[in-house]
Amino acid sequence: MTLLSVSGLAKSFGGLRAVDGVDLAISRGSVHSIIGPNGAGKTCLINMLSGVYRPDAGSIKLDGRELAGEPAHGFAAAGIARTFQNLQVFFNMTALENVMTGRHLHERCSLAAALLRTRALARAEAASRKAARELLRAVGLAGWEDTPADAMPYGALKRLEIARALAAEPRVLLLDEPAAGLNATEAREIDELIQRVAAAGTTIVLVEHNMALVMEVSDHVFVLDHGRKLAEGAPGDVARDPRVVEAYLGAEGGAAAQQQEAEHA
Ligand SMILES: Nc1ncnc2c1ncn2[C@@H]1O[C@H](COP(=O)(O)OP(=O)(O)OP(=O)(O)O)[C@@H](O)[C@H]1O
Repeated sequence: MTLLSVSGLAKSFGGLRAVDGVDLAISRGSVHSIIGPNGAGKTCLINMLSGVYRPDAGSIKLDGRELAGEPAHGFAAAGIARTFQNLQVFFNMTALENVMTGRHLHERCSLAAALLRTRALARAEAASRKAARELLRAVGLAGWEDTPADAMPYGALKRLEIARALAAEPRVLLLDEPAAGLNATEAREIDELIQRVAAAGTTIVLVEHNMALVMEVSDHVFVLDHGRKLAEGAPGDVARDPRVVEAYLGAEGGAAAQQQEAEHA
């Protein structure tokens, strides 16, 4: 059943049509990947799906509710969280504090309670701390709680960003190149993490250049080229599509994807 439904989505910058009439039907609990060459419009699309960019045209419905035109906090409140291609962690905070910032949507605390530092506030903070610890463990960062973010290696920061986004308890998690800059072992860890998050019921929209990762985790792959749909379907079908091989994967990438598929057959 479709959870996130997009139709006719478009965004231009000057004369450039970065996203040009995109339709998406993203099923509840699925991993829906968006791939395409550099400059295809993937990040622009994610920016519209998270309210960072306002679309020029089109509709973005989450469970039937129209979100297009709402600000980013409206998308967040509706249940769409995201990570960024360039890390957006707070480097002057610890890992735990970073994750706690992601929980603010779920914290109910009046200004009076905050000023008076009531017991209710203390309870809310303790609950938030506990949930953040559990999330750090879930993304493989147990033991890093009190480490300042600026002392963490890049691979750990990528997972920290995912933990912070998950702290908002989103219905849809948008991941913009979660494996960028990671080595093969770290990329496999992200692969397993994505599969665990999806298995727990969070719908995932993944933008990623690492084709091995995309082929492994995706239920559905959408190929964007020059802002438009080039192809979409099951990972194996997309990897075999000659238009995709030519525009994006290249002969080498197509062969790798097909080998991957054969190994999992
Ligand atoms: N804020 C902006 N102002 C002007 N042009 C933009 C803006 N954002 C994106 N673009 C342009 O829109 C096009 C699509 O960019 P986008 O970053 O979405 O591509 P992409 O598919 O994510 O590429 P990559 O894989 O390299 O990250 C590019 O030509 C880019 O220069």
